[in-house]
Amino acid sequence: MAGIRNPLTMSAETVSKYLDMRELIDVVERSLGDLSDKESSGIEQPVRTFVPVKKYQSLLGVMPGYSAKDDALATKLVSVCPQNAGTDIPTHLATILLFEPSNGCLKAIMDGEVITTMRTAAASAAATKYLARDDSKILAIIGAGHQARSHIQALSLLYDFTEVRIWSRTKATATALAHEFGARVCESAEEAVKDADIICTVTFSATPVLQGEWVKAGAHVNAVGACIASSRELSESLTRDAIVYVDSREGALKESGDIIINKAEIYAEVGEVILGRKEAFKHKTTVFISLGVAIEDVVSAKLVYDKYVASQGMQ
Ligand SMILES: NC(=O)C1=CN([C@@H]2O[C@H](COP(=O)(O)OP(=O)(O)OC[C@H]3O[C@@H](n4cnc5c(N)ncnc54)[C@H](O)[C@@H]3O)[C@@H](O)[C@H]2O)C=CC1
Ligand SMILES: O=C(O)C1=NCCCC1
Repeated sequence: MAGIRNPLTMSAETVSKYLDMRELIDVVERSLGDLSDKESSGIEQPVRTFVPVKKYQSLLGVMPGYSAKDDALATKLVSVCPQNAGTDIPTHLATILLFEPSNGCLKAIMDGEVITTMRTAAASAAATKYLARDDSKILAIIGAGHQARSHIQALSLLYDFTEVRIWSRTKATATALAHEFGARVCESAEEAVKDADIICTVTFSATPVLQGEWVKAGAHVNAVGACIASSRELSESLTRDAIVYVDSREGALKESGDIIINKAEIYAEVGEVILGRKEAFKHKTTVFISLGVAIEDVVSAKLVYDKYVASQGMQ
């Protein structure tokens, strides 16, 4: 059997070949539903561990998970190094180890950067599909890094935007990204989100970049960038006045500054909405707080591996 003693090594280039954003949105959507129904899906996913490396203001994250439905077992190792910004090294570096659940053998060592970038946008797109108005026309992106790009790509598959706006604290990166998509660069975050239907915050900021007063009633916000308890991207007024959804309640109560510092009330996991167990409130102001969950990586890695093996005519 492939990979029992000799795991496949899959580079970012190889992984990219087998990832399609449309397919990923469906796969990640299903995994978020399964996560909210652990009893029948058999998902095992402890809250991840982050090791802080204070000397370099960086983190090493360990994210293991198992999906019984997919019979997929994997762990992601992810380095978060904000100080790499502006260098040739990305701020997020990740590797995914995929195991054969029946015997514990390592099947593949995969680049995890492409999967992280794409599956996070796929999760936001899945949440947006349920929580934003179907006639959404204006997309605003706060931040202009990897996640900004993948979020524009994913959401543009679902909506026919008449305008995409970008604001980032570094105008040059916002301008370069805007050029790729024919988007408009804004002078302030407030200008970018005015009357926007869908807003994504995808920054490293530790303090709010989005104020509730700027957000149109009925808009949907994907808050993606604040993934540790001491950071937040959203003002208290926004999390107080909007209906707040998360990917994992357990994770959010431990890791989300937007929940913990703002003392925000979680209405539901987005998976509960996907399963039809909680309401979507498409016409009210909604916020999806995405922290990133291991199961998104597990199912994405399995998808890539299975497609690769099939393409090679391997067992
Ligand atoms: N929820 C999830 O599943 C995931 C979340 N993330 C988080 O998303 C955020 C963006 O990640 P990437 O796009 O990969 O990073 P990146 O390094 O490619 O881009 C970061 C962006 O944030 C901006 N930024 C940095 N510090 C800022 C500050 N203090 N205030 C305002 N803007 C600031 C930068 O100018 C840049 O536009 C990070 O916080 C990252 O940890 C990343 C992966 C998964
Ligand atoms: O889910 C992930 O992957 C990450 N989330 C928060 C920041 C590090 C990567």
